[in-house]
Amino acid sequence: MSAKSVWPYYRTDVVSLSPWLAPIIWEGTFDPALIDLIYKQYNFTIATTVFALGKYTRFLKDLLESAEQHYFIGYRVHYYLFTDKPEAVPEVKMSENHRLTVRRVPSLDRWQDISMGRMEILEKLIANELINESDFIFCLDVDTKFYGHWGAETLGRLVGIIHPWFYDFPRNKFTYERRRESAAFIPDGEGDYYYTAAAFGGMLEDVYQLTKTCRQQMNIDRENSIEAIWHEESHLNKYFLYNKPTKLLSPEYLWRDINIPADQIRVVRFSHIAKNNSEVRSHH
Ligand SMILES: CC(=O)N[C@H]1[C@@H](OP(=O)(O)OP(=O)(O)OC[C@H]2O[C@@H](n3ccc(=O)[nH]c3=O)[C@H](O)[C@@H]2O)O[C@H](CO)[C@H](O)[C@@H]1O
Ligand SMILES: [Mn+2]
Repeated sequence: MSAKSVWPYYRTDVVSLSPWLAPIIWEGTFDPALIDLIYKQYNFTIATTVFALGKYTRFLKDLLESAEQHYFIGYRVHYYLFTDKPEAVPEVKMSENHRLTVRRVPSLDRWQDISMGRMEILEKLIANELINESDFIFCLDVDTKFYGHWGAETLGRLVGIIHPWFYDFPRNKFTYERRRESAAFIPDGEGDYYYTAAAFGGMLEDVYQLTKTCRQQMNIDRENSIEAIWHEESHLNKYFLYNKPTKLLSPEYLWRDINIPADQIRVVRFSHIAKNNSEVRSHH
C-alpha cells in the first residue's frame, strides 16, 4: 500500500462523518483500489433484490445492463428479482460471479401495497434463504439506472442512503410521518437525515431486523386504518432514527435524475430515472 492511498482522500465541501461517527461516502473521500485490496480477500456475496411488478418490468433491462457495468464488478453478486411476469424478464448477460434468480410473486392492485409489501418478502427471503449463502444485501428500486462505480466502499452493517431531495434541507423540512396515530411518527425536532427507501442495505442480520420491524409497524398501521405518508419509506426513517446506520451513502448513490446537476455531486453512480407515475402505476 503506497502513501498515495492515504492522501489526499478528503473533501472540505461536504460532511463525511455523521454525528455518531458513521462515514458518509462521497467521491473523493476514499481510494477504490485500496478498498478492493481490503475487501476482495473475503470473497463476500452481495444479495441484491429488485421488484418489478406490472408495467415496472420495462425498467429491468436498463437497470440490469447498467448494473453489470458498474455494480460490484469482480465481487460475487446474486440478484433476486421478484415479479408477477417472469416471462417479461429480459435476458441480460451476467459478468463473472454474478447471477440472477427470478421469483414469481402475486400481483397487487395498489402500487403502495407493492412498494410496502417488499419488506415482508425481504424479511422472509433473508430468514429462509440468504442466511447461509450471502454476507450482505442491498435492496433497490427498479426505476433506476447505474451510471458510475458502486463497490465495496458501500458495505457495512447497516447502510442508509441520504435522500436526493433532502440532503441539503434542514430537519424541519424532512417529510417524516407527523401524525401521532401512525407507528412511523417522528416528533418535530427529532431525526438525523431523511433517508430514501429506494435503496438500503447492510449485513443480513441487520437488514433482517430492519425489514421485520418495518413490516410489523406497517401491520400496526393497517390495523389502525392509517398509512404512513411515504409508506415504507416513513417506517424506514423511523427505524434509522432509533437504529443508526453504521454507514451512510451520499446522494451520489441514489440521485434524483441524471440530468440534474448539483455542486456537491461529482459523480452520479445510481439514479432514479424520470418516469410518468400515472402512466406506469395501476390506478386504484
Ligand atoms: C426516491 C424515493 O424516495 N423513492 C421512494 C418513493 O418512490 P417512487 O415514487 O420512486 O416509488 P416507485 O413507483 O418506484 O415504487 C417503489 C418500487 O416498488 C416497485 N413497484 C411499484 C409499483 C408497481 O406497479 N410495480 C412495482 O414493481 C418497484 O420496484 C418500484 O421501484 O416512494 C415509494 C413509496 O412511497 C418508496 O418509498 C420509494 O423508495
Ligand atoms: Mn422508484
